[in-house]
Amino acid sequence: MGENAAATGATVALASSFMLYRLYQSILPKPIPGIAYDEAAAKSPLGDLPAMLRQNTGSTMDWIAKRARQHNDPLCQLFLQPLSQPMLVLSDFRESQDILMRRSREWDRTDWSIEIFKGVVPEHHINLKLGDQWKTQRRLLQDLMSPEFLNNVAGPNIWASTKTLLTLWAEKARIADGRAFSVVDDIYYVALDAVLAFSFGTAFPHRSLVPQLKLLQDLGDKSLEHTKNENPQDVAVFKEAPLDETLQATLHISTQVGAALQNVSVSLSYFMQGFSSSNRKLRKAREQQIYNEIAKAVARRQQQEKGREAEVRSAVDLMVDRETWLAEKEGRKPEYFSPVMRDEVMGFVVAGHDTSSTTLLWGLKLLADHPESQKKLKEALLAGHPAAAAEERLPTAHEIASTNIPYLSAVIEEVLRCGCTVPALERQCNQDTMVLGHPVPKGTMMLLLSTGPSFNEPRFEVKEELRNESCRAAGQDRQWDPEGMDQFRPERWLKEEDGEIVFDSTAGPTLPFGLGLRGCFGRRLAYLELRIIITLLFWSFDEFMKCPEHLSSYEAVDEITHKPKMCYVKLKTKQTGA
Ligand code: HEM
Repeated sequence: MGENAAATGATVALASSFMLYRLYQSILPKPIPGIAYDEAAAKSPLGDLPAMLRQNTGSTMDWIAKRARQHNDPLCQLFLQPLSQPMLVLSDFRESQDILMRRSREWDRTDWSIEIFKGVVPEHHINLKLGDQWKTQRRLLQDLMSPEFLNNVAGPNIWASTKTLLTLWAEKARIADGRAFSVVDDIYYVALDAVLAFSFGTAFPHRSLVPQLKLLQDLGDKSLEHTKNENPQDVAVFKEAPLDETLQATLHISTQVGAALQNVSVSLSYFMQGFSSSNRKLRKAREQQIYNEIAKAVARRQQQEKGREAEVRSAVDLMVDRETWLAEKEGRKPEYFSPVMRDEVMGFVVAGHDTSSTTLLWGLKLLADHPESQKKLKEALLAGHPAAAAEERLPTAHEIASTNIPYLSAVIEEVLRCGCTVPALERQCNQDTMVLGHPVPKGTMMLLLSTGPSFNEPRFEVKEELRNESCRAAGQDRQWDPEGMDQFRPERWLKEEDGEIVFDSTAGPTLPFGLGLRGCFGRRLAYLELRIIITLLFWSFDEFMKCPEHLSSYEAVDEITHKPKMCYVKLKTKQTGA
């Protein structure tokens, strides 16, 4: 009896240990065979997460790119979500280009990115997989990238907003008296003011830069404060005017996304954010603002139908027109105040300022740290706008948009390549497929890096037969000279043609806007914003000088975009025509 009991006990213990072992095995990451991964991570139910949390300096994307580099393979896998499929990381421009351009029916937006953006703009088309609904929502926006809208509405508003920035910075530089000052907020404000004016019309009552300028002009030298830790000998810190709640509410979206990205679970982060009364208040404020602006646009349209004179059309006016037209075509009533309309408007405002502001911040840092490139840029601008130079005035928005200045285009492209506002594109496969010769199961998510090997480090050698058929059929693509790939050199985008220096947009690998059907919708607007703001800044100030090292870090933080943690400028101010 005693022996039997002991034997039964041992069997139960063995069976329990076996069950526990099986249970433990079942919660361990399941690597996709043949694709590189971290052995230690595969032995922990939390996969790569502990290492990521330990080593992450604020930018998850930087950590992922570093990890991919350590694997020294164009394709590796990470285990970032417990109990989920691994995430692939692809570091090869040619294969990425093929997936984005030629395999977009197979590789679409990821559930992960949808979870992120659903928390802030749930009905925006960025959250849809390709299909009829995605097409319908894109149609609502179709007039917003027309040359007419860009040149007559967006351009002049970007110009006007930048003009305020020039005055503000001239004043700040005078008071700073040779010291550097942070421009992160000012750059977000200049783009925000512009996008609000061309989205809602110039009558939109709130601006973010104007109150800053007014405060500075009212207080003069007293606008300096040193409540922060920076050394007053190096840095001038200015008092800031509070922003209207509707503006705060728009800027807050980026902070919300950043918090979700830094959390182990995106949905948990949004759930927690839902308990914050200030979050709820800001969300309500932005929804109310959009509702009001749509209502005004509907009223303007009705006036126009009654034969009164049409105003210059804002983005919301054009969307209301498009919704009216779509409703007529589909035999339904227009739904001007639907959640789709609300989130498409919100998405346009957010995308219209966040991405280009981040790119500009990288641009200011890179150009200040490369005085030779800055000098050439200034010379090219002066030579490109002889009338404005002779008349000692700023080039107009129209002149800037319509003048081909190869060096300016090259600077913009190089800022996009080196700044890396969006360091990776994300895709998820909706069927079993192959990547670089490896079988990949349906539902796998993949990050396609736009930094690292191929882009600013020598590319990996990949056997041609491992590539996808469509990639092989497209043939070899251009690559950068490995010498100095990691350096900021706008000249790489220039070539000689018939004795003239011209800009070559296909000079080498770059993916700042993604590609294919899911590529950036606002690319043309982004180029226009960058063109106008960079031209006016480098036209107006003598020099953006190099800042001391401790103010020049290139560390980044991930919010909607990959933002520099700091951006200071030190200005020489003799202004030309501002
Ligand atoms: C320098 C500025 C910008 C950069 C670097 C940028 C970059 C990107 C990137 C990398 C993507 C993902 C592409 C892909 O997955 O293949 C994207 C998507 C998108 N961008 Fe931009 N963008 C910029 C400006 C803008 C602007 C000004 C707008 C509109 C006002 C805009 C609207 C969008 C939209 C709606 C999508 C999602 C498209 C979809 O999922 O169907 N972007 N952008």
